[in-house]
Amino acid sequence: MQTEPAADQNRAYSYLGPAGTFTEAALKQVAAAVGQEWRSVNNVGEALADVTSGRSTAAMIAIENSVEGGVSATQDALATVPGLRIIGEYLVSVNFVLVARPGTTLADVTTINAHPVAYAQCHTWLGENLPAHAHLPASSNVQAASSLLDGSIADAAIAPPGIVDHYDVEVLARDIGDNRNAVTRFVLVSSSRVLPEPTGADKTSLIIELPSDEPGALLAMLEQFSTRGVNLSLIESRPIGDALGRYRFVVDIDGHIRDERVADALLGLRRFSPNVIFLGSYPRADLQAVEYHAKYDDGIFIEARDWLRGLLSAEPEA
Ligand SMILES: O=C(O)C(=O)Cc1ccccc1
Repeated sequence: MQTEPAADQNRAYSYLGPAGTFTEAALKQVAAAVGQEWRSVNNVGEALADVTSGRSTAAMIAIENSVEGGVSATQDALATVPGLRIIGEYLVSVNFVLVARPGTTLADVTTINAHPVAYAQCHTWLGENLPAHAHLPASSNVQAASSLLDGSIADAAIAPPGIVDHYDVEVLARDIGDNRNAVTRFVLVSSSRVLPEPTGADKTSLIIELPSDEPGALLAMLEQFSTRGVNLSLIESRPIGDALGRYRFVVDIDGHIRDERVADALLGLRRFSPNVIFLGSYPRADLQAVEYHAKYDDGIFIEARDWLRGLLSAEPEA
């Protein structure tokens, strides 16, 4: 069981703010965060620094979205900041509105302030309706809208639909995202070494480097999973950055590190990869029970280990 924190322990939660962001909507799903201090920060690096310094107990960060794939700033931060663990995942439906200062019309818009991840998801609408616009990057969706009222040179901003509850801006267009059903996946990151208990509906996140210049290394990595009946739900590559052609793989697998088949796959990975980062095992947001073939059941691995132990144990004296 996860132990309850001491009453005086810092229980602050960091999130990409200000209030009204999709990240805040993800944090609202965390029961343990209710009634605690919430720290609004400007970027993923700041959120993770709050966790590593102990200023916050956990941080909510966007990791993947259904339109654009992995959030590279998050993947790279998790690969390089040591001592972090994902302890939960949360899904938020995302759709976007274009907002402006009251009185602005669509014809007035030449510069758009938007978070890069939001901007990338509104590509089609912007191409069709404002083909000559310039993009001014913002630190968050809400920051983009709030800065319109705070001296920004932008004419409009891409923001969550609820923005009008927080700021005096006018909606110029609704539902401007490329996909109406777009979903963003957020993860709650902590520095605690306490693993969330297995639930039977768990996910494990890893970052894996391949040995360089080894033919078939990618296949060898995938074999670690396939030979143990472990399903992958995400695989993406990110450049390591020190030379061309060097990549690390961001991988999500079904199951918990306490599942024998997952633990065995990790041992296999560790033997061949120069660097395996275990980012955590945590309950899946969709609560879908993990399915796997009975031949990869815990008992089969345990029986095989016991068999080996038996072979190695000394024969009783005759
Ligand atoms: O949380 C927010 O609102 C952000 O600005 C980050 C973001 C951007 C696009 C989709 C999901 C989260």
